[in-house]
Amino acid sequence: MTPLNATPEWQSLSADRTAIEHQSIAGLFDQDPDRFADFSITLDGLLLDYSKQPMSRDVRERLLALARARDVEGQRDAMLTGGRINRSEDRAVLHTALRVPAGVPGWADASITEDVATTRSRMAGLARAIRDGQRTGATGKPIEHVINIGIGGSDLGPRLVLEALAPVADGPDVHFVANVDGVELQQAMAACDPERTLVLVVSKSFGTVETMTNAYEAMAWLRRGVPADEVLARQVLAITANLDRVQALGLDPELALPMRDWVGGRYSLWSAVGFSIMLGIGPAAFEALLEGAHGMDRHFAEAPLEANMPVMLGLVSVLNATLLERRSQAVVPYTERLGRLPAYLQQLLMESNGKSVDTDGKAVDLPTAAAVWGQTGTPGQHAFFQALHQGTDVVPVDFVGVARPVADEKGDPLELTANLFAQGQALMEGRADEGLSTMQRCPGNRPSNTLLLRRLDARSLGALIALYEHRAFVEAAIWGINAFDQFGVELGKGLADDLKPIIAGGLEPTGLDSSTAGLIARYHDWRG
Ligand SMILES: O=P(O)(O)OC[C@H]1O[C@H](O)[C@H](O)[C@@H](O)[C@@H]1O
Repeated sequence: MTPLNATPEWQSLSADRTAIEHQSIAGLFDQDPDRFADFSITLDGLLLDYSKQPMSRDVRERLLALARARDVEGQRDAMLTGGRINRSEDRAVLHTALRVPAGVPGWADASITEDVATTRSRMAGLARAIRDGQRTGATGKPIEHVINIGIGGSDLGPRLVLEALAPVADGPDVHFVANVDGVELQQAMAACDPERTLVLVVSKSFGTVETMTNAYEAMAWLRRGVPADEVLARQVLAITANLDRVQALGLDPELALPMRDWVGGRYSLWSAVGFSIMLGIGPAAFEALLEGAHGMDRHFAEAPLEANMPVMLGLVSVLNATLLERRSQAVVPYTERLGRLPAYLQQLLMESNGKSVDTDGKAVDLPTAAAVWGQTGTPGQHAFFQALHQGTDVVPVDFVGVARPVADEKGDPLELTANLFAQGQALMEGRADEGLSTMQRCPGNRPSNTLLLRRLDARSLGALIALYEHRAFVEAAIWGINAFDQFGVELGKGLADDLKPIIAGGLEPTGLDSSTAGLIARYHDWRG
């Protein structure tokens, strides 16, 4: 693949970098009263307004030319039709196949569609039986609690969705346990009656140490609390792509819900990994989540580039992160229901695209994924917005707002929405009135996108998440990197394994740097 900065399309943008950086965004609105209409895209109940970006029509044309030169469409089609685009692991990338509605032909081949349908109907059958009390715990009591043990992609997606849709959750309550520090697990066990609890052990690899450690602990708790031999078979469900390891945990692989190797962990909430979602909100609402995502997939596959929401969101990101070298981006959802979105997007965007070599293994000479961070508005306004308005770094913001909540909720939508819209306006316009001191002035000309959902329901949430998945894809296609591996994560895991015997005290700390050795010594000292 040609390095990005060797392409004429990139060089043309790069030559105008300073002009683009200093382009007055407000000035673009003055020149074009219809800018909002031209620089926004609506799909069903989801609106992307990217008009508050330093992007004239000409710059947009040049970014679209870049997308064509990088063959974003060809790369997209290769993904959708099951090409082995994850080259470093020689795998297809088919999370989109997981959300093709039953009976609708997908892009992938028939055996995959059939496999997806089989697992989905097994999940739905089991979820219904549990939700209506026919499938009980080992002592005949109905399942009222679920403990979902998983981490990273086996945790964040289901957690995000169930927090967002909590007002319509009518199934067993779901507790999420990710960290190995024991805190979440203790809290979950304290809140649940073991005889009425189903434990989900969710791990694509079934080898992740945090998940396995917590699973052993939860299984011991079940054995202690449930006087029945069948307890593990009835009340622990493995969800994994590695059925061979299920037996090693003492569980029956026949009962497990399968995942496939063509689903990346951070793209897996649509698979059996989303079983906790199905238990919480029911199979019909889970289906609506998939439908919303599928609608976005179709749009991504079919809409012309200039009207294609994920493509434009990806191009905005490349403009900010790579051309203008804005190395962080904030995500600010204006509802507590989406409070998990920044954490979810940290994994999706940073684990996918935090790479510095291309698909040929050569160094990428331009910056790739920016750091993603954020928290909900309005609380974030009272924390970090000062730096957004007056700090030395320009941090592009994605505002996410909701016109109607997931269910009738109290609160003050007028106050919330006024703040949401005012922040984007303030970042763009700044403040330099006569008589203000330099300390009081805000430079303005700071970019933001606004994503507005008509309603926070399963369908639009599915579309929103799929939109960001495809944004990651578009960025990676332009940068020329593989968004679907994550070898960097392995390094720390390996070193942790090496340190364990030293910290446990059996092995001499030879050959360690003085910081690591010093930390271990102080830890021993303070732990007593
Ligand atoms: O689902 P698992 O195999 O347990 O993996 C859980 C998570 O851990 C890994 O370290 C990866 O970086 C993530 O992509 C993955 O989602």
